[in-house]
Amino acid sequence: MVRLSVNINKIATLRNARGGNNPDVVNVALDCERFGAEGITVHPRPDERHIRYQDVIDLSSVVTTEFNIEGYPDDRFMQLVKKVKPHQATLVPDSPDVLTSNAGWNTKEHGSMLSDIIAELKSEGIRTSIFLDPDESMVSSAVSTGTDRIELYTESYARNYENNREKAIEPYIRTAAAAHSTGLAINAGHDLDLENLAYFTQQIPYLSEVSIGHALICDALYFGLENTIQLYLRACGHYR
Ligand SMILES: CC(=O)[C@@H](O)[C@H](O)COP(=O)(O)O
Ligand SMILES: NCC(=O)COP(=O)(O)O
Repeated sequence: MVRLSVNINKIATLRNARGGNNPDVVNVALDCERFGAEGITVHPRPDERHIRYQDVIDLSSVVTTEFNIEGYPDDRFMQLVKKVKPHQATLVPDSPDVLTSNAGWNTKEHGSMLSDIIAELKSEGIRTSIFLDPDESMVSSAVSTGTDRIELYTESYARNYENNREKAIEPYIRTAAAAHSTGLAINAGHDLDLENLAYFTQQIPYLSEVSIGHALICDALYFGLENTIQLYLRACGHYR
């Protein structure tokens, strides 16, 4: 079964909209775990548009499943991650002004920088994952960085799923097979939802974890958070 890590960025978006503490990000994370989530993911961006750095600190002392912090490894991110020591840090190549994550790492070009960052995180006992496009030519240089895992950036899969899912999944199957053959563990995320998730988890063998936020939180508006997490767990192969 594929582990489901719930990304609660958008809970913080809603909270920040009115300036108070409703919804309470910490309480929602605890409820997500109570409803079956096997991890909590947050992505503190430099402008703190949703998850704030203080949220990460507050969450670190209460999350009892796996805590995954995503972000670009600038100094502030690295200080926070080394202070909090989450189970996993997922490095993404986002520039501060992007609307959302929009690419994986060019591990050929940035291998040396990533290697140093990954060594620093692993020396703190933190499992590392790096965001990767479904491009098998990037796998060998990903291995050279020393990362524990890759996270397949699933935006193009999600965008093309409805039109031709067999074609959309192909590069992911190839990249996952290449990564698995090197011993890398495989995560996936971005734009996964209740329509496209089950096919992805069925077609990509040896997938360790998916992290899902935007669509899951939107679905919770209609189905409720507990029911929605159960639906996503089912799509991850639980209860099969
Ligand atoms: C790395 C990734 O694909 C997502 O986890 C990202 O965290 C989404 O960020 P926003 O919630 O800011 O769109
Ligand atoms: N790493 C992907 C993630 O955490 C959530 O992405 P999304 O589901 O909000 O697109």
